[in-house]
Amino acid sequence: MHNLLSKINIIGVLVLNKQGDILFSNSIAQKFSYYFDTMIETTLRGAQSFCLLNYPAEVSALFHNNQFIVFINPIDQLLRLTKEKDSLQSLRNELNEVINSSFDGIVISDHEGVIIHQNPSYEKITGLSTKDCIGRSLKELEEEGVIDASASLKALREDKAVTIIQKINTGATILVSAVPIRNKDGEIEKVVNNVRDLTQLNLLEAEIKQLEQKNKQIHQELELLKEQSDPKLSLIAHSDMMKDVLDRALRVAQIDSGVLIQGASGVGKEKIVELIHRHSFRKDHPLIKINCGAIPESLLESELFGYESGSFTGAHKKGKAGLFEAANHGTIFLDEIGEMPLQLQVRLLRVLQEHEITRIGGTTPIPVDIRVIAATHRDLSKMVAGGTFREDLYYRLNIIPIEIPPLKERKEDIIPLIYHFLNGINQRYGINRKFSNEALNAFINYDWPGNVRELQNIVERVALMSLNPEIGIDDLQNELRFQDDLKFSMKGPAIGASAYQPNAAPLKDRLEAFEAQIIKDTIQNFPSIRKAALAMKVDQSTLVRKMKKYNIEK
Ligand SMILES: Nc1ncnc2c1ncn2[C@@H]1O[C@H](COP(=O)(O)OP(=O)(O)OP(=O)(O)O)[C@@H](O)[C@H]1O
Repeated sequence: MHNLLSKINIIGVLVLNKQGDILFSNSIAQKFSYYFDTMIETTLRGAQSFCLLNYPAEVSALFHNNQFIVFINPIDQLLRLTKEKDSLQSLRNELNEVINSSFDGIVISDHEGVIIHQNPSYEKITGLSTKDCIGRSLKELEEEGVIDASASLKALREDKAVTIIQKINTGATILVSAVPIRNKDGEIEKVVNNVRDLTQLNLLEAEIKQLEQKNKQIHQELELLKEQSDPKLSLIAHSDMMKDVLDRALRVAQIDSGVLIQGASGVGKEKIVELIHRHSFRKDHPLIKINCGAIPESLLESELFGYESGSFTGAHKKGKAGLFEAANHGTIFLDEIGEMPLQLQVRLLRVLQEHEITRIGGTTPIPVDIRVIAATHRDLSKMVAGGTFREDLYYRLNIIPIEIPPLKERKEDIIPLIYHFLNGINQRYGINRKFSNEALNAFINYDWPGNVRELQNIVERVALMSLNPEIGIDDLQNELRFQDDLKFSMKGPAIGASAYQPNAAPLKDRLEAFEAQIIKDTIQNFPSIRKAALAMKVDQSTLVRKMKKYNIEK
């Protein structure tokens, strides 16, 4: 027995006979030999457990086989163990607090995939209550379809940390990172899962996207307001139709694709092209405009593509760069694209597809980086059907179509346009003209076959010609040369109501006949078409096109 007792080395052991003689003491007990007399005396008196004043140990005694066995537990060791136990407990509490207050969800499973801990965030994120999960096997939860896959089980299977996206039958989607915790032998004891709410992330992402969209919209609206309020840019758009056009143009400006602008003469096609260019990333490079209908076929090709030296009679000695080259990095505006000859359409298509041109008489292709915006007042789809416009080119140009409605279909723009042009004239000439209500009525009720250009010309002309500060209906009647012929009554009811009584002949035919007459009369009085166009305040290209249309020769 003493042999056995001598093996005890964490606690002191003393064996006494009934008389108090020491029969055995181990090495730890001997450290307390100084106190033996008091210990023996107290033990013989029958005390079973005692800790006397100044004792550095706790003593307990038992009587067995006529012997007293006294255990001496050194107090410092006791204190140390108690302290360790306390600090372990507080560490455990702290850890629990950290886990439980974490914003991320935390789930701990044991080495068999049974959930042993789950923090409140996990419940909040997933909607799975703690009481329903603790003690549950993840395998079962998988089988029941509560979760589609378990990260803990995957980590246990693969013996390493893993991250998965998990779907929960409550509708939540979470990102789970499972990290195995190993014992000193390297075996997995637990798996700690860190859980992030992807539903929230997804929602946030969607919210950010929405905000970005709103931002873009506000930005576009601001641009729109700027366009309308800046007198230098001066693009008037009060009608919903025109606001839509502007909105579309501003959006299209951000994309570097082909744009086809359709609309009658004078509706503002060129203005829209300028707007697109001004808002595109090409804005610091040239915007080159060319009217395909105003340049003779023979010249159009060399204007666009340029030529090498000596390629034809009259060609410049050194050769010449064409407009495609001049517009490099910028925008080229091909107005009246419907007038482009078929053979040139083929060459244009090649430029759009291959981004390079070859000068007339040249062999080396020259790379060009340009955006092509085309415009026409003709129905290109009909031309395609009739075989006068190439279908492939049509689709290439018409990636984004913008249609500008005629002025008569957006009457809300008429008064703002009148004031816009009138203010310009008043400022330029230091005058202060205004229109009477009757005159404004007449403007509103007029059909504007020449669209905004015609309105601009008439406003400027009557403002300059009128002798009175207030421009009345009479001033208008003198200036609107169509009126007598069409027998329109300018004096009409309130703004918005019909003021005219057209005769039976089709309006379009009569207007065209009149327009042809005006052009004929005017060009006879001027030495050149350019000067006649200046006097009529129309682009030279428009005048040439109209002369062609009405078969008028100078
Ligand atoms: N919305 C607008 N706001 C201010 N001015 C405008 C507007 N629309 C057109 N204009 C003016 O009207 C005139 C004709 O416009 P523009 O040259 O852009 O028309 P277009 O459709 O290109 O004509 P065409 O087909 O005959 O070349 C220009 O002086 C232009 O400044």
